[in-house]
Amino acid sequence: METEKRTQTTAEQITDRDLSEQIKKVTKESHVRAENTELMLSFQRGQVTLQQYKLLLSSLYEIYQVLEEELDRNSNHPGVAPIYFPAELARLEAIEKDLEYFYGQDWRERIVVPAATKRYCHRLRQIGAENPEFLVAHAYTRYLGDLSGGQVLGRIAQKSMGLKSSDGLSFFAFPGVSSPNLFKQLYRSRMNSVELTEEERNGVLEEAVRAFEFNIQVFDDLQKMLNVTEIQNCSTLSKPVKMPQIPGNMTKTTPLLRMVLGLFVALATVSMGIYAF
Ligand code: HEM
Repeated sequence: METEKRTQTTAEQITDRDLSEQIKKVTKESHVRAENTELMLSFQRGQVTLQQYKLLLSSLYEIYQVLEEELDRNSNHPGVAPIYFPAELARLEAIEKDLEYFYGQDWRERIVVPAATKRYCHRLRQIGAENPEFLVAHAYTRYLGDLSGGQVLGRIAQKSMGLKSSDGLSFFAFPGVSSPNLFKQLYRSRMNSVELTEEERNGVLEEAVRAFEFNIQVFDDLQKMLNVTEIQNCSTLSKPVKMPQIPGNMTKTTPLLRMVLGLFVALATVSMGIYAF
């Protein structure tokens, strides 16, 4: 007979055979690593810059575009239908609004994303086509994260960037969710209602760890992009100059950025030459 530890919560019975508990357990360590990425630490310290936030939003745009497209396409799949909540959770339109606010009407031509974002999107498309039952792992990682720490991060971001209103912060707002905690309980119970074979369950758990890993890689790549840009803003050359490294894995969506980056490298090289002289 199965021995299941039961834990009473306010609105639901949770067992350690429940997907929601298992997924939380297996991603616990990854969550700590995600929280401790440089980008997330900037948020938590109230030091997030407009540039960091704009780059993050640009990557989130690409990620949610694919995630939500695959959820929509597979909305009748038995592994997706119970956790399909587009009216409550969909983020794409909110992100588009924020990007237009920060970059202007031609934001689609101006946003740049690192290669890690492309890899993340590629994986989402792949499982959307081959294993739609794994989509729950990605939906959980992003949406429940946004409904949890994301709420605090929104307020911190507003303060750090000195934004007077909520313009540019639609990403953090869930108008269709009146109580994030209650909604998370509902979402967990829906996750637990998904019928999975043992093999599929293990696949979902592995995919959840992978989903966190993709996010960590995106944050790290974004930070590398920012570090390259910061060199341009160095007004003093009193310290030894580190040559700017353009990450080889960076993917640009605009030729303009490629040109600007080329210019940074050239400028820094010339500056070093003058300094050495
Ligand atoms: C500044 C960084 C972050 C902070 C401060 C933070 C904080 C939190 C907090 C306080 C919770 C609620 C824990 C609970 O209810 O037991 C939570 C849950 C969660 N977070 Fe984060 N988080 C951060 C980053 C992330 C990132 C980057 C992801 C994923 C990409 C993520 C995914 C999740 C998920 C999926 C949950 C739901 C856990 C569950 O109830 O099963 N978080 N986070």
